[in-house]
Amino acid sequence: MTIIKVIDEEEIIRKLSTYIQKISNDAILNRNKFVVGLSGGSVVKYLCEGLPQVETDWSKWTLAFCDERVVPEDSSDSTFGIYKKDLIPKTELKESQFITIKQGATAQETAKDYIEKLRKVFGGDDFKFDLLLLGMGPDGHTCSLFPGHKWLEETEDKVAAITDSPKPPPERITLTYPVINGARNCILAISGAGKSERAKRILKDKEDLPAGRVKPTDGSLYGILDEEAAVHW
Ligand SMILES: O=C1O[C@H](COP(=O)(O)O)[C@@H](O)[C@H](O)[C@H]1O
Repeated sequence: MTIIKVIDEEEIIRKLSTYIQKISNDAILNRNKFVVGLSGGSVVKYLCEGLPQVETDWSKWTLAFCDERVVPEDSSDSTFGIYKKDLIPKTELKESQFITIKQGATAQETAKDYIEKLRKVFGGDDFKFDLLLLGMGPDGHTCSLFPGHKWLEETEDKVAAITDSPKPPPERITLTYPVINGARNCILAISGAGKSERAKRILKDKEDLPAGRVKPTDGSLYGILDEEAAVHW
């Protein structure tokens, strides 16, 4: 894992955008497309501010979600809803480039439908993302994979239906580790004093918490932390 320590959130945004530009342009050069997984939470802000500065061929991008809340698209809890409002108008991206979840369905139906959509994106069952942009919650969760949940051990299902998320809203879908760790690149972006203790326990002391299980088998892993999050190092 490559750890990059920066000063503050502004620098996280700049560093993240630099990596995204390089990784997207390499993917487009080598495979003529770029498939990225987006997260919710603080990552939304980083991307809505940073991506408009990225120089890339936006038409080659497909944007899916590392996790998504099973709520209507116009709910303030919908991750896609925020990207739709705060990112799409600032770039050349079209709504049709986002792989969004089915509306008005149960978490289980949503997960099944999302798997089908990803099959179409990847042309089969090997869901190999070029890049996953990940956050980490103060409890060490990443995507919607929470400490102690059975889905941490999942080896078959590629997308999990969560109905008891400890962080609201309770119903979500999330990629599982077989997909996360099959990605070509993963970036964990972590900021703020509230995450510093878990960040140290996971990234330095290697404690077994969800964000610490992000270990791409053949890919690269980067951790970008601001000074507050990295204060214990
Ligand atoms: O609920 C979620 O939380 C995590 C972490 O969010 P953050 O605001 O603490 O960065 C996020 O990565 C995930 O996508 C989201 O659904």
